[in-house]
Amino acid sequence: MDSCASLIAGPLHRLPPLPAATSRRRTLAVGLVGPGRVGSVLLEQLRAAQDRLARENGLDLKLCGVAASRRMWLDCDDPELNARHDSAQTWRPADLDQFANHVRGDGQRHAMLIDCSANDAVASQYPYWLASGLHLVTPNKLASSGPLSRWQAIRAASHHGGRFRYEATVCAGLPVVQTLRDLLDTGDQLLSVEGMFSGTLAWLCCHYDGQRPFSALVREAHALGYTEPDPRDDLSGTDVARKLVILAREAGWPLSLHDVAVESLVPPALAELSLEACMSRLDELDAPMTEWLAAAQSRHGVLRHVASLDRDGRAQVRLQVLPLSHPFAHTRLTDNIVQFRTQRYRDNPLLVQGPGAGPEVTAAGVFADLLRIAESLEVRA
Ligand SMILES: NC(=O)C1=CN([C@@H]2O[C@H](COP(=O)(O)OP(=O)(O)OC[C@H]3O[C@@H](n4cnc5c(N)ncnc54)[C@H](O)[C@@H]3O)[C@@H](O)[C@H]2O)C=CC1
Ligand SMILES: N[C@@H](CC=O)C(=O)O
Repeated sequence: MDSCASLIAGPLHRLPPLPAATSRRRTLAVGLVGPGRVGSVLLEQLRAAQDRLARENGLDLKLCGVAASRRMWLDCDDPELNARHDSAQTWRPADLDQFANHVRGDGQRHAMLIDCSANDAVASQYPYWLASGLHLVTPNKLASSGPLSRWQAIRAASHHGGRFRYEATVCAGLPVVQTLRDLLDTGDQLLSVEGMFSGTLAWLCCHYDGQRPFSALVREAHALGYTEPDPRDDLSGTDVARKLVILAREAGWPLSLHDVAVESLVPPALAELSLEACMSRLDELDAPMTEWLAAAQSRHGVLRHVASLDRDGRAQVRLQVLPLSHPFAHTRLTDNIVQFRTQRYRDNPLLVQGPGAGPEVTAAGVFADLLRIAESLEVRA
């Protein structure tokens, strides 16, 4: 008894890692597009893990380039190149074709691009990148929820060329796309999905109690890295509609954005402005949101941003007043909830819940996708 107690009393010591099998050593060249909030944290996570992955997983990550919207840095982690420039990282005007070619190298090595932008022109490159054998991971929702024909071209290219993963496009680091994939691949059938898919709106609904204006909270959510680069994508429901489209397509349903009924929180006067002008007039959100809050308080309920999708193609996104007894009423901070109803989980749905926005959790979701692809790569000399 005593010896058991002493065994469990202190902090657990980590088991020694198994040495990486030398026969499993792989090198993966990586180029990052979009070093913004998620992209920069991802670079930090990759750099912090580089030695451990080489030692314990036999994976040599070669971070060989970063492309922003106007500039790109090539070989920024290549000591030889950096040495020629007094350790300064060199940059040149951004050119995505050049960047992709640089990361691909001679085509003999495994190479991956990570798109952490929110840019449609970058998403348009996916079919070509994949067809050329580059692997691709991304939290950018524009490819998977954009024009169906482009999505089909991306899927086709990924069947014959590089591998493509996009887990972080839905609920950031939560295992949502993979969970659905596993259900479908094991023969289950999706009936419907319901939940809260916006980390930003979850956070806003939890914090908005009338003490501070809604617009001030939106600014804070933006500064915390929860919102899209343009917060109107969150407030209009478009970002959540994209996530529904991604899940629907994963299930083989040909949904597009225009099929989703969305109730926007963005007043028409703000919708047409430049991002800068909109941010300076955010207080125009306050009056309508005061009314929403009063409605929730008068019904002793809470505000929640809820979305649903079913196999008949009905898809909707809207703010609602929910009673305190509702399962979605007691979420915290940026919590997302995804409730899958399937043939197997018909009476009691399968739930995925947890933080659904923020650079750290999103970057970790992208990183996990990178590792899944890396695990599946064959060893190359
Ligand atoms: N912030 C979050 O919690 C989550 C974000 N995402 C997605 O992650 C992506 C990145 O989000 P954030 O880092 O928050 O945005 P951000 O605005 O901070 O970063 C985007 C970066 O992409 C760069 N960029 C824009 N156009 C480019 C181009 N043509 N070529 C190269 N770079 C370009 C921008 O300069 C910026 O550095 C977005 O697609 C977003 O939807 C997904 C899940 C959660
Ligand atoms: N802006 C998004 C980020 C994740 O997709 C959200 O708030 O959910």
